[in-house]
Amino acid sequence: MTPESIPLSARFQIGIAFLLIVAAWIWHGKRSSARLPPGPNPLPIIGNIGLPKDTLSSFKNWADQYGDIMTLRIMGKNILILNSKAAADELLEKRSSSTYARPVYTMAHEIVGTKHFPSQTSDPATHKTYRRMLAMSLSPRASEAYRPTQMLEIRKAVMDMLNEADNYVAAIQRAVASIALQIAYGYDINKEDDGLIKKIQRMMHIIVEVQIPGRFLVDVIPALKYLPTWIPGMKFKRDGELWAAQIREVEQIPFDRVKRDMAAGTAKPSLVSTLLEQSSAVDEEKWIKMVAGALYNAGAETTSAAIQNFLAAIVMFPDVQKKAQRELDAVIGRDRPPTIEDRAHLPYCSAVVHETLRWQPVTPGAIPHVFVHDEEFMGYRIPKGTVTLANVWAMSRNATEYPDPEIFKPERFLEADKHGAENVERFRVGFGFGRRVCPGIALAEASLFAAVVSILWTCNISPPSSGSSAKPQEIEMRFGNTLRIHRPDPFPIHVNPRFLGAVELIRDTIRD
Ligand code: HEM
Repeated sequence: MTPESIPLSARFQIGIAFLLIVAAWIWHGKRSSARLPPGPNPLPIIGNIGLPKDTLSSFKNWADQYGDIMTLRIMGKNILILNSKAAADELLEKRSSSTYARPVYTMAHEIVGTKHFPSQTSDPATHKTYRRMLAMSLSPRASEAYRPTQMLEIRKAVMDMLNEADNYVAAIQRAVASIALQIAYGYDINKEDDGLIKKIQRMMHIIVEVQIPGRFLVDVIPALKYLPTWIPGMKFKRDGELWAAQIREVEQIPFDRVKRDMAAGTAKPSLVSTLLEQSSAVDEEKWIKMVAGALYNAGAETTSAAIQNFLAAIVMFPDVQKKAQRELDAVIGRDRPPTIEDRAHLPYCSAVVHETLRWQPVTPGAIPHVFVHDEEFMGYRIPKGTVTLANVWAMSRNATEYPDPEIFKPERFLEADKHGAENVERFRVGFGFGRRVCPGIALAEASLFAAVVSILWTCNISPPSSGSSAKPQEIEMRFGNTLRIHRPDPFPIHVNPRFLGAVELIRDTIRD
């Protein structure tokens, strides 16, 4: 049939119907976005297709251009970006009951099954149960019990760095994974075969991959999840189901072992054993298993990235190393290595921790939330279902709050009079907001502090010398420019004992 063969009246009706559909589409588009704040110009229909390659620089420039809030429109979805701490405090903290939920990712949540993770669930009752367990086991008070484990593993990493500077990233990752596993399950990875560690590392890689926006078509067309796995193009579903099984296995193996050891009376104290002892309901077991998994899912990559960012700062700003070492010599001396208990007496080293988290925030876009109710804010109407992201990167580079933001300057967290007590405490926004604020802050900051003081008390860190000359190499430090876990590309370092006897003293504490 050619267009000419269609009767004129029918052609007229089709034309009217087409015009009505276009008008409805334009009206709907206007209605759904007219009340949201402006943002970078989207393309017609598809909006801002994806994030630009230089995401972080764009997020900073957009914040300068659009102010407190702006909208990105990606593949037909509005994303409200909160550029200022004030906007994030108001919407994510004060109105947390409207913004506590997480957006749904079909691949990650439904096919791979991560929607049950404490960091991903949007079910209010489940989330409340998780938060109760997390608060019980990770509060600042509860976290004090983990300090000996943190010190021991970080000191082992320092020894590894001294022995093999080229492998410092692996040493840090191993220490942080070991801390998470010992706290969660009493699992000592030095004594066990490392099969489980390899599986966990694979699982963490999968979890990161499946959450990359736009990586899987099924996140754009969710109905694809209903197609059978045998038809062409459905590899993502077959992979997803396999990954889901691998994740379940990694959660189950160490959990079952704790239960077995508890039954035999040989279990080492751990988060799982404590929660199992305290829980009265059998169906709580499945939540406890997930909470234990969160320690390495949410805690390991983030903490090791923060330690790598600290090392980058030390190499780029050598004066900071000298100042911290002067404080360590004055307060601790050289007869014993520092511990986490010394934190209150080491204000400069504590400020290095906070400045590390500000200078290169580990999660520059935090983790997205979604509105579960309509909200009015700054004259705009934000509809239920809108995804929102805190622009932590721009907040960390707010020159009014943090003058010369690209400079690593721990002193800014010591200047109480200038910025007020809240700022002195920490770069708080780096850990998120409201009901979803990171429950691992105490643990993360203690691990980072342990790394700062142990590395700087024992070693001098410098760029390696170039060739045969004693001159240090020029290192071009490169950081990721995406919203994913933010850390430097591996860079070479030289690790030297700082004084005679330092290594022996550290080694003795490990042996004890
Ligand atoms: C430097 C290290 C860390 C950073 C920068 C960090 C940052 C964050 C951020 C930005 C969020 C999202 C908050 C929000 O949605 O508003 C979060 C959530 C979370 N973090 Fe951390 N985190 C770190 C370490 C840890 C550690 C060590 C643990 C566990 C021991 C942990 C466990 C969690 C969990 C379970 C959530 C999900 C909370 C929820 O959705 O209710 N994190 N973290």
